[in-house]
Amino acid sequence: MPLIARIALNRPLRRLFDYIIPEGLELTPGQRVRIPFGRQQATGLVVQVGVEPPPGITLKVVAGAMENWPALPAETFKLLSWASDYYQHPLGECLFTALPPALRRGRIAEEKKDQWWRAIDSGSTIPANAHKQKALWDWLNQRSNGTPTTDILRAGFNRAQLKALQEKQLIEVVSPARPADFNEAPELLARRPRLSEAQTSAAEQLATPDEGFSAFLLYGITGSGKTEIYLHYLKEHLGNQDQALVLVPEINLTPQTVARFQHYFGARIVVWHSALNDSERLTTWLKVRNGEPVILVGTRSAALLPFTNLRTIIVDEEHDSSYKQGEGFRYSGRDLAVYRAHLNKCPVILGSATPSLESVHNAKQAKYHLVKLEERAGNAAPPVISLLDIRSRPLEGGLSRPALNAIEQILAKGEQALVFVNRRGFAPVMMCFDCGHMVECPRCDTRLTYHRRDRAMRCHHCDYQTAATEQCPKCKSEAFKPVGQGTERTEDILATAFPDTPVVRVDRDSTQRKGSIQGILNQVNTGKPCVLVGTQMLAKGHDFPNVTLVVVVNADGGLFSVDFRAPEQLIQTLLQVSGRAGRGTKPGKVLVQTCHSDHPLLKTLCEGHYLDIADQLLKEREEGQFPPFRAMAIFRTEGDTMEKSLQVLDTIKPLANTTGIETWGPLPAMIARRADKHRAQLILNARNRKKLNSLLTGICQELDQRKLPAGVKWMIDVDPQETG
Ligand SMILES: Nc1ncnc2c1ncn2[C@@H]1O[C@H](COP(=O)(O)OP(=O)(O)OP(=O)(O)O)[C@@H](O)[C@H]1O
Ligand SMILES: [Zn+2]
Repeated sequence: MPLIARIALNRPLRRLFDYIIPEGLELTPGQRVRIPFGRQQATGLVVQVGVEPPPGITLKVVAGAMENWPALPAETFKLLSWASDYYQHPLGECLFTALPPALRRGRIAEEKKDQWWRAIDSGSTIPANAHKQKALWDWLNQRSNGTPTTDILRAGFNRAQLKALQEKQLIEVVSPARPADFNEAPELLARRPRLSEAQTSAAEQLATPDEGFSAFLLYGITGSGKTEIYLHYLKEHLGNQDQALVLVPEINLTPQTVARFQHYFGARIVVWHSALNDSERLTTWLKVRNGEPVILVGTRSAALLPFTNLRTIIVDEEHDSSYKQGEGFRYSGRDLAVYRAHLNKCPVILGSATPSLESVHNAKQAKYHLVKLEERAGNAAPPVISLLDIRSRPLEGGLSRPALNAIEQILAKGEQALVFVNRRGFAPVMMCFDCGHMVECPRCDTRLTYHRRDRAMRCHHCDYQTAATEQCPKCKSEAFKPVGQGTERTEDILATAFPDTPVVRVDRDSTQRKGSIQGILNQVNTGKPCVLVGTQMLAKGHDFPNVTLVVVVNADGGLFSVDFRAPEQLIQTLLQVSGRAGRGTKPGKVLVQTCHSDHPLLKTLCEGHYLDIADQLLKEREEGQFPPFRAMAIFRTEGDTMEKSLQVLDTIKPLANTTGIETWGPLPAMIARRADKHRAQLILNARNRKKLNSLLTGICQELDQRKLPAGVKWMIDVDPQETG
């Protein structure tokens, strides 16, 4: 009897494929193989070896193993299999998510060595009309240690120019420069602060890697020095051969965080995020897989990497919604990190000033150990938050007179201000004051945002864009005006109000170019007076010591939303953005503009005790029977008509109802039409997670066998972040 292997492919199929293992070939789960598939060859991952072959089917034979070691070692394999079941996503796609793109495509698992180049000779024999070659030679000539090809290509030069210079013997290949070893740099060691008493006491409550699995919720108010605790912890407890994983919500926005880790650990720090190219990904992936003692700082998908000697996991800003993947395999990087620590028998530290209600709940249930850090590091005091009622106050670009006065005062003292607006662009809508027409997206049920800098109107949901007009497109009236606030408009008002002070805008539009965020941060870090205006981006993890005033232009967006997570997210954003004030030696002040200054949620915000607010919100969740007191999943459909989208969900509903699991819907989604797709949803809300999971498995099997109306897609979102 031949031995059979069960193999997963990188396809959205809820099934695996059986193949005969040829004589002499040894396979283990997690190993990459080449197999004949249809008329082609495909790359597969072994799931199981020695299965019973299904009767009556002639099986094909595995063509060969790609490596003689499993690309996904046992622990990673187990993690992903668990995730496939938990999130109800096809196993093949889950497993392949943990491979770098090059290996998914079937390339060999070997680092392609980047060639390094250096300029030689005088450059005088470059033909006068070969400007690009001359520019490349000059550029290389300034970098005496040599430069890797990837950097050269990224700087806008091409291989033909390199080749031309090489042929003229104007450049040569050199051996790569070794990354500087910061570990030993004495001046950097001297700059490391000693932990305060409060920090030390928090750090001492954390278990060491030798003590096995345990989960910690490090609740530390903004600016309390959580990052410093992570650094000390790793320095203290991580062995020379050990690997560690540090998850962060976004790397590109907070380059200082990575820089701080590099100051402590030098070349041991490697990064993982979406802006890496394929060969950088492969190189880092191989380091992790080969068990090199890296400290990997990465975004969500880093939780899936094939570590072989992982001894500590840290999840910074654990409440951040970007840990949840929004499409395809909808996993939570934070939750997988916790499960991974459990599989791996190592500690996991979840840090935040505004922990998710899920984590607070887990701490109350004693699943997580709660460690509190309730004072700011250094000499900084927590900011003082106050509400500014703007009912019947005239506003300029969304800003009230008292807010503008407050900005003026701190600028006069040589300090910096931060103004938070929750929408990019100039204004969220253009409206005709004669006929009432508002410009909508032709593809979505949304309005177009006016972007004045680019003279465009854009849809923030599907990227549709059209030129802005001076007149109403419907009645041609001139009374066609922007309504509401966006960052561009507030920036203009601030620039007019404070003509001698730089106003710096930070949003997705202003930071699109590579390195632009660094330029902005550099300007702020000079400490000279300036006004920062921006979106959520500014709320995240930045440390600007000279910002002493934060103004929130409008806090009311999340107060009356139908999404059960909206109040939690509103409070988190407001406290995080407030936390940017007064981090240095001078005290910080926060002004929150609102039309609902008597709203209980905003009132408690001013007291600033997040855990008390979380308690209150958890009570509401319990009363409303929402997560974390229930297990929730959403079936979503997208179709060419709403009728079809609802119809598919209608057939699911009775399946759920027979099990006693509560269903809400089916209903059209909040934005019912997006990019010309009609979207509907059915929410399942269960007391028992196991029961929910087996119901979902049953429904998926059923749907896979059924013929669905053409043009409808369905997907499952377990533990959804958005329920609109
Ligand atoms: N023990 C210490 N002594 C002096 N300064 C410190 C100490 N610990 C941290 N700091 C400084 O305090 C500031 C805030 O620290 P850190 O960024 O670690 O806080 P955090 O809790 O991670 O902040 P947040 O959650 O608000 O982003 C930083 O400038 C940091 O260098
Ligand atoms: Zn649109």
